[in-house]
Amino acid sequence: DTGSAAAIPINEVDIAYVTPVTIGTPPQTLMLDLDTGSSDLWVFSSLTPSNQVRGQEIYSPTKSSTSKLLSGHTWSIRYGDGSGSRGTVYTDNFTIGGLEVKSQAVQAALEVSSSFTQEQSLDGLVGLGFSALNTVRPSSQLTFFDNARPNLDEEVFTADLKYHATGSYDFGFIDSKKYAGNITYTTVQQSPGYWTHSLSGYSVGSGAFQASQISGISDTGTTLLYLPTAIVTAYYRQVQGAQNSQYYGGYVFPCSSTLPTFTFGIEGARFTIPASYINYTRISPTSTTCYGGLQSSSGLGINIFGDVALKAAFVVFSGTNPPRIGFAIK
Ligand SMILES: CC(C)(C)S(=O)(=O)N[C@@H](Cc1ccccc1)C(=O)N[C@@H](Cc1c[nH]c[nH+]1)C(=O)N[C@@H](CC1CCCCC1)C(O)(O)C(F)(F)C(=O)NCCN1CCOCC1
Repeated sequence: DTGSAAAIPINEVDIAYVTPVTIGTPPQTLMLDLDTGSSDLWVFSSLTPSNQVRGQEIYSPTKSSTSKLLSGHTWSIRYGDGSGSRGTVYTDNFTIGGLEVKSQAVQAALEVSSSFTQEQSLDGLVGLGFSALNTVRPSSQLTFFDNARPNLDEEVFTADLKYHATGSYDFGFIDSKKYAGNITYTTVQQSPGYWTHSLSGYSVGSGAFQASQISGISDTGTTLLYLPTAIVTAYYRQVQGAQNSQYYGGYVFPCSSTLPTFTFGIEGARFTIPASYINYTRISPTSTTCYGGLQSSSGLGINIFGDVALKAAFVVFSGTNPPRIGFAIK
């Protein structure tokens, strides 16, 4: 089997991407954020208190003839940005882009934090990390990818995220029309459950490539690129008027500044992030100060290769043994 679905930016600065999925019988369509940085599939539901729902689509298990309560099971998750949710668990038919998994664990929210309530374009998440990170107890559940794997033509899914445009997620095949040249693979350490791998180095603008192993996670659910402070300061040293603002919690600069590109290495291959991707957003709609798409990871305890980096490539998440991640120019 295979599947292919759109990855649609939810706002004008690509803060996140959502993908249409269907749950249940008859199918209920929700827009979910496919997130390789977590492994819970959870949705706004008919069980979510109405004062916590503001425009999101909800999953109603009672309206689905194929839903089954996974009795006695609960879940609770906290994300890096402090947001979180918790609830109960059903199994039901679940499809992404024509690829169906019967009796997928669908985690129905009984409570969501305020930042989820405020994000009306996001109806929940599809965790595509390793199933070890799933928070359902007493027995953890498998991700959509782990459930689909035995039936996939190829044990892969790919991410083709785009800058200010709709991209795609494919399951079970690698679409050669979506990239140029070769795919460069590197090994993934799947503990503790992220797509963890190393960059082979970096360069700023036309500067020399600095070879160094930089370990981090490729995370479609994180907006920006978070790297070690030394690299980030080297980058913003090239930006007129840049400063690391305590107030804004990161590097800001005059929106009119010229930004250099940023290149990262995967093994012997090189991927260049255009300056426009790093000129992330104005700090407020009328401000002339802009917030960078490259920020320091020092507060996170882990380097995160988020959407700012991933949208500069065609990325293959390979569930082979050992797992691998591949990058190609597009
Ligand atoms: C633009 C920005 C200022 C950087 S943002 O913070 O607003 N962007 C958020 C994403 C977002 C999109 C839309 C609306 C609101 C928030 C962002 O990038 N947050 C990141 C990481 C972060 C930390 N600090 C600063 N940023 C995050 O938490 N990403 C998680 C998915 C998010 C959660 C909020 C909703 C959108 C999806 C994540 O799953 O990718 C994660 F890996 F970071 C994470 O937290 N994974 C949870 C891992 N646990 C480990 C223990 O077992 C359970 C799972």
